[in-house]
Amino acid sequence: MTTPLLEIDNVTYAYPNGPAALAGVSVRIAAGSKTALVGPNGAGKSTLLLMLNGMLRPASGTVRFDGRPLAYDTRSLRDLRRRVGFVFQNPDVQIIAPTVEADVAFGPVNLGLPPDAVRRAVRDALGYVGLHGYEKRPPHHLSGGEKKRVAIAGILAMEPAVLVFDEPTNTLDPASSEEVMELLDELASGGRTVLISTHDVELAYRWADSIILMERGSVLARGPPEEVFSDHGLLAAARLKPPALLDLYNELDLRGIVARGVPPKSVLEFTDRIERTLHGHVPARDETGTIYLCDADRTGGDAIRQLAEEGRVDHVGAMGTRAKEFANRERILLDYTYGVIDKCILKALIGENSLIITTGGMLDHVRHRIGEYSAESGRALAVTPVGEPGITGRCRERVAE
Ligand SMILES: Nc1ncnc2c1ncn2[C@@H]1O[C@H](COP(=O)(O)OP(=O)(O)OP(=O)(O)O)[C@@H](O)[C@H]1O
Repeated sequence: MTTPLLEIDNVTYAYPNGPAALAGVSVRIAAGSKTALVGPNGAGKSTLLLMLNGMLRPASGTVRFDGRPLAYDTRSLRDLRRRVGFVFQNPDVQIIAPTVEADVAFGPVNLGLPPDAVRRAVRDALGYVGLHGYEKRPPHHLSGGEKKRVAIAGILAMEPAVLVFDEPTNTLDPASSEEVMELLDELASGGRTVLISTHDVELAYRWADSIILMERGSVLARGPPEEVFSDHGLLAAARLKPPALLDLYNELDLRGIVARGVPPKSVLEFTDRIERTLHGHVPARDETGTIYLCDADRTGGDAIRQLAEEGRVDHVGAMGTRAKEFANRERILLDYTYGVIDKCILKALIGENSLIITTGGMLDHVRHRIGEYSAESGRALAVTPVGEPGITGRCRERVAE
């Protein structure tokens, strides 16, 4: 590993009148990584995360940020917290102001930014989490998912390099959880370092590129998810179950039923692996479906309704909050609200057409992901832009031949 951005070196900690919450923990976090701290209740995950921005101070051992040991005077802590943002498990702990706008502005105002810069920071952060239009609303009347987004916006407004999320999906419904995880992905792909704590192994397996497995205040293992989660002994010691997809893959691998390789992380990767095993290669199909792509910021609902009326679209998915708001406004029924790209690729592979509605940089992300899949699998998938000026639904754009 190159020089870690965050380093915890042999840290111990005990709460007053409590047993050891951290019993000599050493952990290194690389810049730009997506790390999940995984472990059962009481393993010490939150305690470890609270060390990272100085909210707790180790009884012994050292925490370093960017190569320097943390200092715990007020000024140093303020500087640190600007660079290492912390999103609490329960947003009610974090939200303090009477309106969404005032709450998100709290950090930038405290940093002493001039009013113009505060306004810009609030607008950008709310836009990022898809809460434009919520500025004047009282946060305590929002849904759990919306409150979580307000809390995230409040941290984003300070533009930290590291984002720490304690149990980011706790209490959220499955769709809201996936949306928050997609947001975390977006933040990581923008170059931020993201750490989460969770006991959801399925989520950690899919999302993280590095796992730190904890139990009783100690680190049991660290490494790539497919390695850590393939060790049943370790998981049992941490009172966890392996992720279903990986467990199934490992069982098929042991029986020699599926071609070896890096374990799959999604249904799409798994089905491809099985096809390769069955046929020796990914079979070419005469007819693949089309994936239509629509920019919700530049398209009216009519173009989409036209596609549906002409029977050209079998499934519709939306990525990102702005796109979902657009679909809601235009009364477009959504089949997919998360994992949208992979689901549409799976449908295209069996000859069905889908439409992905999204906005901004996500449009390029969709083209890139589908192009990448086409190149890897050798199956050319067509992406057809919809509704952009001068482009009709029939104008095809080949992303890979
Ligand atoms: N404020 C506190 N006061 C006293 N003991 C605490 C406090 N917070 C945590 N502990 C104890 O410290 C240990 C580690 O707790 P921690 O919250 O870090 O675990 P965790 O892995 O985050 O658990 P969970 O998944 O339940 O959030 C536990 O034994 C817990 O009871």
